[in-house]
Amino acid sequence: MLETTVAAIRPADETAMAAARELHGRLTKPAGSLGVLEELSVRLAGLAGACPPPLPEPAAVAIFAGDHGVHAQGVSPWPQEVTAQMIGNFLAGGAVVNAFARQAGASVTVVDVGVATPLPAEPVAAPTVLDPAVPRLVVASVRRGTRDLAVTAALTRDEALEAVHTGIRIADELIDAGAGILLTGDMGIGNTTPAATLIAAFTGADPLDATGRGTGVDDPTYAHKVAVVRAALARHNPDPADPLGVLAAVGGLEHAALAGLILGAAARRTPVLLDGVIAVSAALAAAAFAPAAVCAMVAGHRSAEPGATVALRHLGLDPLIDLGLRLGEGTGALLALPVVSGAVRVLHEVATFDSAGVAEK
Ligand SMILES: O=C(O)c1ccc[n+]([C@@H]2O[C@H](COP(=O)([O-])O)[C@@H](O)[C@H]2O)c1
Ligand SMILES: Cc1cc2nc[nH]c2cc1C
Repeated sequence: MLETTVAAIRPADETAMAAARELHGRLTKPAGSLGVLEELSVRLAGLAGACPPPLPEPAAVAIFAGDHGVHAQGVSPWPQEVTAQMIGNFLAGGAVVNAFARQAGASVTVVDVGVATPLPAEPVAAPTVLDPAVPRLVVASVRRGTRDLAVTAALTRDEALEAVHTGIRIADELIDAGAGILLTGDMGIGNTTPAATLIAAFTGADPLDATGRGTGVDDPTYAHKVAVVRAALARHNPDPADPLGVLAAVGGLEHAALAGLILGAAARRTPVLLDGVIAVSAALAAAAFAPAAVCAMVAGHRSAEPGATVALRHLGLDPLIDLGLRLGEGTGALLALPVVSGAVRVLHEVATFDSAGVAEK
């Protein structure tokens, strides 16, 4: 499934991009006056192979949740049970992601790809896949948390592949149900440590530049976290040309599933709005599998985690908003969604100088 998905990912359609640029020149506004929205709409035309590209709606957030053996190294101040407890909160509609999803009219799908402790909720039979009012739980657990990447490979290649396949499957399911844009979400206590390690592995950045404070560690814990990332890279020596090997050695199940979601969206020429540092670390893996997958990626926001900026630079993506967020769950992507919608809506609805009878300069 991974191979066929990667084979289906095509570069952007230059003809549609040229048509979008040309249309922008005729719309009733000074050329370039919509700033980055103009190039964004051109990229989305290239992805869709059509001008204008379809409006990015309805929107669907997929939150992949997993736990991490490296939690045992003391890299997060939070207990591991919070991952499962927050799934309960997502399904009850009480998390920040739910508030932002209600505001955006987006559906929320929570996917357990490897939570370690028992879930507080049974899978919900939502009336439809894309019901914005009812969060949905999908159980696709590969194992109850990864192994400790400071000691051994976090996952086997088969386990990492299973999670990637789950991400592709969820992308297909959401797009089949009508989603016009996918948003990445994640939940996993300890998951900023594998994210930092993935970013260092794929970009070659020093662990000090790739590692952040996650949920908020103090100075000694931060220094220890950087040392854990550095030691993991030395132990596993991951090869960036082998993304599945990198995900298995130093990744997490939600990172692998997010890479699959991104690849699945790209194969279906559907935009995927990236959230924070976990999403962009997964995006590096997706780009290593299929460089053209970057055409489907829109960077929602700049996470406060420094590794996010390192990863975005490597991908050549500029984030749409920069609000100092470091929550995850898909919250930054949801706040950026109206910007993406606005960029596309302009190509659908704005009059041309000709049609509106407005004089050109
Ligand atoms: O999205 C981000 O950039 C982000 C930055 C810092 C923390 N998080 C969230 O916080 C959790 C991981 O933090 P930590 O300190 O336990 O590694 C996990 O549930 C992430 O969704 C998310
Ligand atoms: C409370 C809490 C909520 C979260 N949402 C995403 N990561 C999180 C981590 C914690 C600790």
